[in-house]
Amino acid sequence: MSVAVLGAGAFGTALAITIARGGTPVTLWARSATHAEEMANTRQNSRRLPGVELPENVTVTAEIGAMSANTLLLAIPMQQIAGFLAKNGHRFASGAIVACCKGVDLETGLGPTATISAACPGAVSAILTGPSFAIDIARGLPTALTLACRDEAAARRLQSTLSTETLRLYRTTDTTGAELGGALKNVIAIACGVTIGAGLGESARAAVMTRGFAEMQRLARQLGAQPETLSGLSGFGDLALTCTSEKSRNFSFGLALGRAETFDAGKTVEGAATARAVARLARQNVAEMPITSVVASVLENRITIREAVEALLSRPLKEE
Ligand SMILES: NC(=O)C1=CN([C@@H]2O[C@H](COP(=O)(O)OP(=O)(O)OC[C@H]3O[C@@H](n4cnc5c(N)ncnc54)[C@H](OP(=O)(O)O)[C@@H]3O)[C@@H](O)[C@H]2O)C=CC1
Ligand SMILES: O=C(CO)COP(=O)(O)O
Repeated sequence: MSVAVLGAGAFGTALAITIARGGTPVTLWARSATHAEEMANTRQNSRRLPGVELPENVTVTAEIGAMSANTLLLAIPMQQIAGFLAKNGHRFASGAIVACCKGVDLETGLGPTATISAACPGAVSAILTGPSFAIDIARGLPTALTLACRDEAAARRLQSTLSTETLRLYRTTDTTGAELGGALKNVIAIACGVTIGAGLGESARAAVMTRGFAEMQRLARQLGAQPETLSGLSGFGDLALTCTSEKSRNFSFGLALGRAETFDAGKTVEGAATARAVARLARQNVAEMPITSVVASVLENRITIREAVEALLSRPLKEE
């Protein structure tokens, strides 16, 4: 089994490192030739994941034509995937493509695996998601993630290929649940960041997390996900990590918003686009998503944070 990682960001690099440490050679592709050369020379990805050495069996390249492995990890941000595959998908007509991203495409409303299948119908599409910070994986700290693939046999194969001594993968065929959990928790993490940043307190954060989880489950159920997937690593697990740590870019982005501070626009904050994509579903009455809807409205400058809080607190009283 050969493994290649498309995208030399923090997550792609961390996955390349841990899989290579397990003994499987990995090719890591960066879109910039300068970046690839820098990594090959210094044996570090100082731009995206500084401080961790690339094992010898990681080959870095900017040649997309060199990416011929039968297991491809696609580790670029969600909103870039459709465009990337429209240009390069013909190269990956067969084999398995594992999405390593979290979100919903703003234009199509599709998640990662459906976006892959639309561009590469002959490939097996899967998703690797769940609670992990790239730096923790790269440092070899224990982490557990969900590998979701509709094809049970392929799911087993990918689980075994991609698990390492420190990265433990659980498998499921519920791709809908796994990818919705990963996408939606980022929006709730932004809301939690705003809550703390605006000084509303930890009790309020717990309320946002819990009611956020309720709306994640509501939408997922409506779209055909299994409830237990949402209670697992890719849903509840990732929600717990992302809503409580300043290492999360989504949480930190919300924190800055709540404090009326600026945030580095170069950082990947998947929840911002996802909030807008999912709020659209809420407007179409697919499911009631009050927290996601106010996050989208705040991000689109349609309401202030104060108005968002008022809108949530003045909703009709109801059963839990
Ligand atoms: N970081 C983390 O802890 C975790 C991240 N994830 C998920 O992984 C995904 C990627 O995030 P992460 O690695 O952190 O992000 P980063 O911001 O660290 O890196 C993104 C990478 O994608 C590349 N890229 C962006 N657009 C394109 C494109 N159009 N074509 C090719 N390459 C492109 C960037 O290239 P360049 O460097 O040239 O800009 C960069 O290498 C996200 O969906 C995130 O939610 C999941 C779990 C943990
Ligand atoms: O998805 C993550 C943790 O599981 C990483 O979170 P951020 O993208 O918010 O940094």
